[in-house]
Amino acid sequence: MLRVAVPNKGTLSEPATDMLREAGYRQRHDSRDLTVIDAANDVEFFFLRPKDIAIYVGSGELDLGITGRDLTADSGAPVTEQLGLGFGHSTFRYAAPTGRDWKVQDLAGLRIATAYPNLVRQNLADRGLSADVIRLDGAVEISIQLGVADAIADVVGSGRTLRQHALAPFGDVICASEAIMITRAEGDVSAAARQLISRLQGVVFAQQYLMLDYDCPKALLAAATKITPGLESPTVAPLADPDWVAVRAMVLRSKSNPVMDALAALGAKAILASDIRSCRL
Ligand SMILES: Nc1ncnc2c1ncn2[C@@H]1O[C@H](COP(=O)(O)OP(=O)(O)OP(=O)(O)O)[C@@H](O)[C@H]1O
Ligand SMILES: O=P(O)(O)OC[C@H]1O[C@H](OP(=O)(O)OP(=O)(O)O)[C@H](O)[C@@H]1O
Ligand SMILES: [Mg+2]
Repeated sequence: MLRVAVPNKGTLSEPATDMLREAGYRQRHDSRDLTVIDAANDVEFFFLRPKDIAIYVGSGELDLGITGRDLTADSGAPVTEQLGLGFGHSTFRYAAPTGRDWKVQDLAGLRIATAYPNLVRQNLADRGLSADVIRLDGAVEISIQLGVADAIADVVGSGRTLRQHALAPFGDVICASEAIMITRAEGDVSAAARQLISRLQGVVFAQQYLMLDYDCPKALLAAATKITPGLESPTVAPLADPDWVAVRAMVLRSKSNPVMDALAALGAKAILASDIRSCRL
């Protein structure tokens, strides 16, 4: 039976469970459950702290795991990133009190509080800097105010928490993170693990794309298919009116509005966008 780790708490927990459910896997209904067996798919899910997941997968105890790219990097566990899952996007950055133009070099000899000490030590070493790394578990933004640190390195989502504490990020992004699917670095990925990865890939793709359907005068078809080339090539079907055709093509969700504007400006009619639940490309 395939053994898969899923975040049991925190930002990644609910979207990870939702994505697995969308891919057809049985998930827990009670947030206190630590395991769920999906007999139909021959998979056992383990609900673990996201910080611990790379360690379980790296040691070979579990076959697959969903966790953050930043947490994986900090763990130092021997794992391979198989797939970006498109949620839990964040950046990991240095930050310090506003009112001064901070440079990373200014951190030399200072105290830096963080919940990701290995990631920070590695980044300082790469820059040839020596500083005192203070390991905290969370609420890192308050540590400067409380006098245990001069600067922090922490996860930034919207940036709201930093602003609330009169802190500003500086320096290059240390890690651009999102939720990822990991496997053990050593050894082959089993066929069962590959199947779960490909099902999740189908959901990730489906969330990134929309299906566009529209009617188009035959004379404009070449120009319209330039706007919506689809993945391979758009589907073109005849309509009752011999001067018109129906076109169907996948478009990136992020580009869908400008694409629909361009089609309408060209002369396409009845332009419909619909969600895709899952796919295999
Ligand atoms: N505000 C946020 N926006 C996006 N991703 C975030 C945010 N906060 C944490 N993450 C991501 O979630 C993962 C951290 O998992 P963690 O368990 O620490 O979640 P959490 O939400 O901080 O929960 P908790 O602190 O309650 O344990 C990291 O990959 C991190 O990049
Ligand atoms: O940029 P923002 O959108 O404000 O999000 C960033 C905050 O979110 C996370 O904190 P969380 O709520 O998980 O608390 P924690 O610090 O205890 O982990 C992270 O550690 C930051 O503090
Ligand atoms: Mg947190």
